[in-house]
Amino acid sequence: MAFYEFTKMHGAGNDFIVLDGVRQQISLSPAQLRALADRRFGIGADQILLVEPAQHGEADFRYRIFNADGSEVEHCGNGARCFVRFVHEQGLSDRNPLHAEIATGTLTLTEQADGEVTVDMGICRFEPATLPFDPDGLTTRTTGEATQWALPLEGETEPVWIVPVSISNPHAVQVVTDVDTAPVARTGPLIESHPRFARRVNAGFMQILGRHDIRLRVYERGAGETLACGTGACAAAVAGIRLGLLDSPVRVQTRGGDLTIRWDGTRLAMTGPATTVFTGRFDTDTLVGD
Ligand SMILES: N[C@H](CCC[C@H](N)C(=O)O)C(=O)O
Repeated sequence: MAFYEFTKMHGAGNDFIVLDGVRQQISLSPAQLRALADRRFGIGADQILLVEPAQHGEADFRYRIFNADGSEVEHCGNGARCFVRFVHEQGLSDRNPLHAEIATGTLTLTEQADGEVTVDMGICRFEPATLPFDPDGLTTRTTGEATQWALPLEGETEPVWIVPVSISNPHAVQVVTDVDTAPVARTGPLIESHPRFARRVNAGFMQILGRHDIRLRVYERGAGETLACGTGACAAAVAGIRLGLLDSPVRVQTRGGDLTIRWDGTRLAMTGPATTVFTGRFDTDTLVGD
């Protein structure tokens, strides 16, 4: 038997199992991660966040992210806000701002007096190769500073016009007239696993409300539609600014709550909530593997 303590948290309804890999040695297989994230046979979560000692000097801790399908990924914006709340609540550190090491660099995380958390989200890139995305032979159009590609989908009569954005993790953002009627359930999976995206992709559906306001739904890579996606909110805001439709700051209304994104063309920052729901412990022997 191996018992592990966990904390259940969410950032605007995007929910997480958070594990302390500093005071307990944790090693979980993809099958065990899938079992933990299962909403019937396990605890249930969109992602699992693992806090570990930093591997490089300048960060305070290492921050690892696993999707509900067990895949390890590069970044999670809502999770970063919960990560810093977890570190402070667990007494792992009282530093504020805190520096978190992710696969592609170091994030600066600041808990604010009002309880919200601001995350320096790192860099965003637009070159298809950074996702990676293979645009070869696809029709393109340029709007403002942004290039959109017409992505054909299996069984769909019309292609979807996507803006590829890397927030260390890959996003394909499209503009829709109404997020409530957008075919997220039907086309989200087709985009997520589209063969043009070698490491799959998060599919964003953005409705423009005004120069500083959008509504957003995201069909996440490795998790399906979530109530909010932090990196997805960043990708949508940046895509909208480059399309000439938005100006920073952008309020992103998601089904789980609101996020604020600031982008000056280089520095990308996100502010939003982080909530602790409950704590517990699980025994890996009781996890029903697939
Ligand atoms: N599904 C994402 C990781 C989680 C991102 C999301 N939950 C966020 O808040 O940024 C991916 O595979 O890249």
